Order: sequence, then structure tokens, then C-alpha cells
Amino acid sequence: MSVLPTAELHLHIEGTLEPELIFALAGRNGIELPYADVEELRSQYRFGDLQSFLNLYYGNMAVLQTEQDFADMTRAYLARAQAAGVRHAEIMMDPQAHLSRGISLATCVNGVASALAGSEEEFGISTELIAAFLRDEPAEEALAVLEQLLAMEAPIIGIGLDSAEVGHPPRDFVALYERAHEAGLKCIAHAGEEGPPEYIREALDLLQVSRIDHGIRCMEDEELVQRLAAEQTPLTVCPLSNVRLRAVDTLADHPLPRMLERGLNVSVNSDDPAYFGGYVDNNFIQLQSVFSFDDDQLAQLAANSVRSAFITDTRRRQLLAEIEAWRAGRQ
Ligand SMILES: Nc1ncnc2[nH]cnc12
Ligand SMILES: [Zn+2]
Repeated sequence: MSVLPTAELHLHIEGTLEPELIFALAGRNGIELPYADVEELRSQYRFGDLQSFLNLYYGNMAVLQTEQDFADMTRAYLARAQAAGVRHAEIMMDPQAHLSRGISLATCVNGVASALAGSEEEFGISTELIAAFLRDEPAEEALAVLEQLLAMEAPIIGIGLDSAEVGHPPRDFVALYERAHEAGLKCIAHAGEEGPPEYIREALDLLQVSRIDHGIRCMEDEELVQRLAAEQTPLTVCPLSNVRLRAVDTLADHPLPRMLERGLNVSVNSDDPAYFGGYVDNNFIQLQSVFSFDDDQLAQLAANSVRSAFITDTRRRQLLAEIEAWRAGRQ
């Protein structure tokens, strides 16, 4: 079966750090991990909610020390993403999670960016970098880091907002997003993953974002669903992530089919694939097995990702043609 070409719009590069690479980098950097081996680390990957995942996710970042470490992690993702059918990726990184460990912005940004610079030639994947800010840290800190990124002319296309959602509403980050808009950056934010539909409204109205990461809890608010459908706001949904972080009980309970029925612009993404049991191809495969999506529906989901990507019209046409060729080839 040929793999469905798609764009990955919701991916945290630190969430692609596989246990094997964590151990390899720990060895290289002389870091002692609190786990005996890869199996013991993997056995920790059972999460009760977003916070329990974040604790492990931030802890494992200790192994990322040098530019080379960040570049190796990024290249490993690109190799896996290529096999998963990813043809374009918009990749988030969490600079504050590295700064707080004494790793410089130059180290993390240049490391990831150096690997992304060769992504098209080496892996056939066009890429963009997005700086995500931690909503459970002070908004003033986020703004100061954005200023540093702008001062160093970091190769970022936009900003995002992630980490623990509940209790950290978008309205706290208005100044950050005003500055990002002023600097000509694209603006996205996680909203409606664990947080209420109101956070999605705030992200749209107060932060003026052009895309919502997750957004699944919009389904609790009929008026919001109608608005998102009318405006075709992209929602970057991550089904396996939602199951693993207990936002939904099982994949069969996931709202994605209902979101499609309501005409929402949803795409399928992997979020933190090393932690959630699958890259984007696994997300599609499991969705198909649970919901029996036909090829037209799968192609629609992939086309939505391409429609929602920050790419040129030429690249968009090229990728839409690839998806159409995939669909035609399946008949
Ligand atoms: N699923 C997620 N939600 C919020 N913040 C994150 N950081 C990495 N993955 C995340
Ligand atoms: Zn995410």
C-alpha cells in the first residue's frame, strides 16, 4: 500500500526523541538517566493526563546538550517522517525548556535549523520552524525570549503556545502575540486540548491566531463549531495523542469523524510521536481501522493539512496533486 502524502502541522520536535536516542545522547554527554535501560524508560509511557506526560517530556530533554544533539534529533524525525508520507512539516520547538536548563538559544535553534536546512534535498520534506512558548511560565518571560529570537534573526516562521493548558488561558499572552504579529510572524496556539472551548475563542479573538492546535473541545460548543466551520479555521488534531493523554477514552470515542461531518477543517498530526505510539502514518492507519474511513476521506484529511500549511501556492498545488495521484492510484 502506498503511503498517503500529507503535511504535518502539529509536531513538537522534542516529542520525537525516541528512548534509544535518549540513551545514546545520555551516553555521549555523560548524563546519568534515572532508568536502567530503554525498556524501563518506555514503561513510564503511561499517562493519566497532559501534565503527567509533560513531566517526563521535560525531564528527558536533559540529554539535549549540544547543537549536534538537536540536529541529530531533528534528522531522526525527518527520516521517520519521510517513511510516514510527510511531504511538508511545520515543526515546533520549546526554547524556554532549554534556556531554563542553561542551554543557549543559539544551541537549540541552530541545531534544529541546521538539520531542517537540508530536509528537502535529503528527505524530500519542505520544513518550517515555529517557536512555541510555555503557557505555564510567565508571559513576560515568553516576550523576552521572542525579542531574543527576533534579535538573533532566528529562522522561525511563527509562534505557538503550548504546555499545561488549564489555568493558563490565551488572554494572558496578548502582548506576546501582538509583538509576533508586528514582526510578521504566523500565529498559532494550542487550545481546546484539555482546556474549555472558551480558550479556543480567546485564541481566535484575542491572539488572532490563524490555526488552532488540537481544538477538539470545540465540539462542546455548538456556536463555536458553526463559527469554525464557516471560517474554515484549521484544527490540527492529534488522535493518538488525545488517547494517550486521556483527552478521550478510546480512539473509537474520538470526535474526529463528527468534526469532519460538521465541515470542520481538520488535519491529522502526531504531536509527540515518540511518546504516543505512532507517527502520522500510524495515526492514519489506526483511524482507518477504527472508523473505516474510505480513500476519499483519508485524501480529504491530507488535503486539509496542505490547505492549512504556511506554504506557497506553487508548493500547495504540487502537494495537492500528489494526494490526488495517491487517491487515483488506489482505485
Ligand atoms: N500535546 C501537548 N499539549 C501541550 N503542550 C505540549 N507540549 C508538547 N506536547 C504538548
Ligand atoms: Zn502539541
